[in-house]
Amino acid sequence: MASVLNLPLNVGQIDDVQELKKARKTKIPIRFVRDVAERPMLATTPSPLSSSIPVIDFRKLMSGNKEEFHLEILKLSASCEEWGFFQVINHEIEVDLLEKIEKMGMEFFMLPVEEKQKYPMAPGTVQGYGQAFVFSEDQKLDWCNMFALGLVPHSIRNPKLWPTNPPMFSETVQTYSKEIRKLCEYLLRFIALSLGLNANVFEEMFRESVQAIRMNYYPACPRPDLVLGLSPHSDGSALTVLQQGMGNTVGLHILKDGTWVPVQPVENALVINIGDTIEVLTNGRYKSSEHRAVTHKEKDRLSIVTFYAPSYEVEIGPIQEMIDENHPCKYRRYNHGEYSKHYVTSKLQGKKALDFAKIPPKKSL
Ligand SMILES: O=C(O)CCC(=O)C(=O)O
Ligand SMILES: [Fe+2]
Repeated sequence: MASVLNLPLNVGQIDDVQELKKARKTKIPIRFVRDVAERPMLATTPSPLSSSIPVIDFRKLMSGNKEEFHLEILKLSASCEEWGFFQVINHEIEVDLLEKIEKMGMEFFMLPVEEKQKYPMAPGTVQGYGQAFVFSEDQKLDWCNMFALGLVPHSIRNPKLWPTNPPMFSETVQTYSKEIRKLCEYLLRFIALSLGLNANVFEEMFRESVQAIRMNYYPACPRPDLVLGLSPHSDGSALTVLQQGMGNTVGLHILKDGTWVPVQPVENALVINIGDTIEVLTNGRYKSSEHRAVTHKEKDRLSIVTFYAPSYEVEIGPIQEMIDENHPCKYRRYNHGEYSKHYVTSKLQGKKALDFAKIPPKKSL
């Protein structure tokens, strides 16, 4: 796929981090070494906040018990307002399937680099194997190998990037993605209800939602204090579903009230986060939180991430019900396809991408 930027990009040399690990060099190439202010402060003791990341019980949302449902909806609403993140348990996706996609992801990343490079992510694009969001040769790199595929609508698929090896990889991605799509549809209904809106509001607005999958592989790094696995960012999606490898170390950090909070993996849970699109639609009531990934000195980590977003044709802007005297409109209206293009052609830089949509607050006289 050609770069959406339509410019020749000089991204310089992008070392494959798994190959760097194999070479067992203790010195980290300078392009991966972060400026002091960006380096992760890796706590040696667990953060007291890490246990407080909300856990939503999907079974309670699906149950016919009104009281249980109501309490869980309130919890969902508080999670989206205060964290922009929650972990969902009892999500009805078979554990076997979660294990299978993880196995496929691991097998893929364990292939020889020449095999993985048969599916190259061209500079300035976001599908295939490589590193996304790199646009210049002086940009710092993440300690991560990515493999990403567009799934829905069919028109965003690039069949040349669908691996034939491991043999069951592509089939598993399909099965997994159908299940995750159902979960996203349900969650958006519950999110709508938690805002006092009609359950179908997002589904109707989004038309045929765009769905993509990205697997991030973070090899162990001899100096996790100097590098980042994934630069701080918020997601451009409506919703993101993140599966952390079973038994993996803590790698995901969420920025909450100015502090990076590590997300302790909960067995068989999926991590959900609000993307920029829901932030805009709710006029900022539900926020897309900035997050990042860090690496570990001895252990590799895999994450499997699904991005779910409106169709590119859809016009986005705060929903009328979210605007009133006390909540003036904070975002302009725009075409989601344009935002998506803007997002994938900018380097990951906290919540900067969302400036695209922000209406500057009126200066008081
Ligand atoms: O690997 C992680 O935990 C974070 C991944 C992520 O934020 C992303 O792929 O957008
Ligand atoms: Fe993310």
